[in-house]
Amino acid sequence: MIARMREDIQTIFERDPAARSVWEVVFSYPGLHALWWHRVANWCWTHRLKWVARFVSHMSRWVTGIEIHPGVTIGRRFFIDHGFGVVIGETTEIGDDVTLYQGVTLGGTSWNPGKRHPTLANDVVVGAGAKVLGPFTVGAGARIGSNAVVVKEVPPGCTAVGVPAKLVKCKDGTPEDRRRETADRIGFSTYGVAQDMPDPVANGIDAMLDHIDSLERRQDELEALTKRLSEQLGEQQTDKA
Ligand SMILES: CC(=O)SCCNC(=O)CCNC(=O)[C@H](O)C(C)(C)COP(=O)(O)OP(=O)(O)OC[C@H]1O[C@@H](n2cnc3c(N)ncnc32)[C@H](O)[C@@H]1OP(=O)(O)O
Ligand SMILES: N[C@@H](CO)C(=O)O
Repeated sequence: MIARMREDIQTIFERDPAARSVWEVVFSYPGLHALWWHRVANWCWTHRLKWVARFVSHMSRWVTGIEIHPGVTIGRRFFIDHGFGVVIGETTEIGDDVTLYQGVTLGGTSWNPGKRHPTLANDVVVGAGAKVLGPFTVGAGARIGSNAVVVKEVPPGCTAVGVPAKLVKCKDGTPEDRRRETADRIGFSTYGVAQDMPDPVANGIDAMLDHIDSLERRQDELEALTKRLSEQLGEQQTDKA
C-alpha cells in the first residue's frame, strides 16, 4: 500500500510542473485525496458494505469537490489535476496513466442499469470541463480537448475536440489520412471525389470508412490480447508440468 501511495505522489511530479514538494502534494492535492478515499470506498463497495462505500465517497466529495462513485474501477498512476467539479459515474472503467482536469464528467446517457459510462484506456488525457458520455471506449493514448462533449468512441492515439467532439488529429495521421488509407485498402477508388461539397452520400461513406477503421483497430487489439493470453496460459501449463 505504501509503495502504491509513493507511486501516486511520483505521478503528480511527472504530470504537474506546479508540484514543488512531497509535503505540498500530500496536503494540497484534492485529486490525490479523492483517489485515496476512493480506494477505501471501492474496498467497501466490493466487500458488501455498499452504504458505507457511498458515505465515504460522499464525504470525499464534500472535502475535495470530486465525486467518484465507489463502483468505479481505476488503474495505476491516475491523476486528477485541480479536480473541482469532476464527476465519475458508477460503471466507468479507467486504465493506467490516465489524467483528468477539473470539471470533467465521465457520465451516462441512459436510465437503464448496466454499463452506461465510458471506458478510458491507458494514457488517456481528458481536458478541463470535458464531458464523455456513454458506454463506449476512449482508446489508448487519446486526448480529449477542454470543454469537448464526446458522445462516441475515440480511436487510440486520436485527439477529439468540440461539441459534439470530432477527431482533429491521430498519432498515425489525421482522420482524413486514415479514411483515405482505409478507402485504398478496401479498393474504394472513388473516395474523395466530392469531399469539399456538402454531399450526404460522401458524408455517409466517410462515416463508414471511420467505422471500418475503428473495427480493424479493435480487431488488432483483440488479436494482440488473445496472443498474450494464450502465451500466459502456455507459461502456466509449463509451470504446472
Ligand atoms: C489551470 C490549468 O491549467 S488546468 C489545465 C487545463 N488544460 C487542459 O485541460 C488541457 C486540455 N488540452 C487541450 O484542450 C489541447 O488543446 C488538446 C489536447 C485538445 C490538443 O492539443 P494539440 O494536440 O497540441 O492540438 P492543437 O493545439 O494542434 O490543436 C489541433 C486543432 O484543434 C483545435 N483545438 C485544440 N483544443 C481545442 C479545444 N479544447 N476545443 C476546440 N478546438 C480545439 C485547435 O485550434 C486546432 O485547430 P486547427 O487545426 O483548425 O488549427
Ligand atoms: N497544474 C498544471 C495545470 O494547471 C500546471 O501547472 O501546468
